[in-house]
Amino acid sequence: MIDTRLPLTDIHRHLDGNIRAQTILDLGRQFNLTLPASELEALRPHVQVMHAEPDLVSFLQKLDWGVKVLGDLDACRRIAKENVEDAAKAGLHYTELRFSPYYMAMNHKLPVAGVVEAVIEGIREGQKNHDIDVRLIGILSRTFGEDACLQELEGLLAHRDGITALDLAGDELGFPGSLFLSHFNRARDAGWRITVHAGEAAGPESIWQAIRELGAERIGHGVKAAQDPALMDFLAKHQIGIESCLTSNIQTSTVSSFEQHPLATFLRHGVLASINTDDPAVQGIEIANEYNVAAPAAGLTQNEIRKAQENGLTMAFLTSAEKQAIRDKVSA
Ligand SMILES: O=c1[nH]cnc2c1ncn2[C@@H]1O[C@H](CO)[C@@H](O)[C@H]1O
Ligand SMILES: [Zn+2]
Repeated sequence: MIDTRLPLTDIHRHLDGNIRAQTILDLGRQFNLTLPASELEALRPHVQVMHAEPDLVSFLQKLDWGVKVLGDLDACRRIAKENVEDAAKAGLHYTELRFSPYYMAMNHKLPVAGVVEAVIEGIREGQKNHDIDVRLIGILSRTFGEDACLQELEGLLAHRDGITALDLAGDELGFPGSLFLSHFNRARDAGWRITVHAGEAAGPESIWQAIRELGAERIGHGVKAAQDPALMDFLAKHQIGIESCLTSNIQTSTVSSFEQHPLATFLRHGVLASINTDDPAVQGIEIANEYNVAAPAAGLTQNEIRKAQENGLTMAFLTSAEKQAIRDKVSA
């Protein structure tokens, strides 16, 4: 259960993995694109995971229609604004929305820096009518290789003040973190915080690499850390946050059932771990489902669920004063 006296956060939420099915239909029509279906219910299985996919890469294909309909920068602005509306509607007080501007730009050859600007504007517009704090995390989509990620990094750096952190996402097995050392050096020089998807498809060595070589202060998923006792101790000692996404890990076949999920083990070991969605629209879930259904199924006690909720804000890429302001607002 969600503790309504505490701030509710989602700090691992892909904006471009959370495009409404209805918006995909609308934009498809607007740009005269042929979609796999012309009605909402028929489209759903093409844009939403209905059963667990065999692996991460198959899961990620479900995000593709969402970005194929981004025919211009206004479309990018629209989906960013709708993401803020949907996050507020889900009851979130604070969210970090992450997005891959190259992935959003590539189908219609949009300017990458223009996509970044449009997303920043869309978030600002959404926040005019909704009382929710939002920060943006730029993603380098490793799936498209080092050169594409360099373009992506430069597009993000063109608007560096609107971006809080850098992440690496996509095909972890095909494109190891070691390919992106120079990208992350530049991100740290720009003053950005760092989080990296690691230990989802690949093993604990990928998490060590993200921390030691890319400078990750937080890890997305980090499921495979449970296989390495020295890493578990290191995560706890250095308070490296683990952004857990329970349903996502089932749908990518990273874990075989909620009972097998390591989140409870992380918390019992003193690792700073939180509950998050990942790609809510693609997964067909929202944050409440993760607290009310997935977390109990993963064996967390009510106290552990509350601890994970607190950890969400502790892990946030905010100053202590900003965190306290959110706590005060919610408890008032
Ligand atoms: O669960 C995930 N693991 C790894 N990469 C992901 C996940 N969900 C989305 N993306 C990746 O993030 C970018 C869009 O924001 C895309 O590269 C997409 O493949
Ligand atoms: Zn993710």
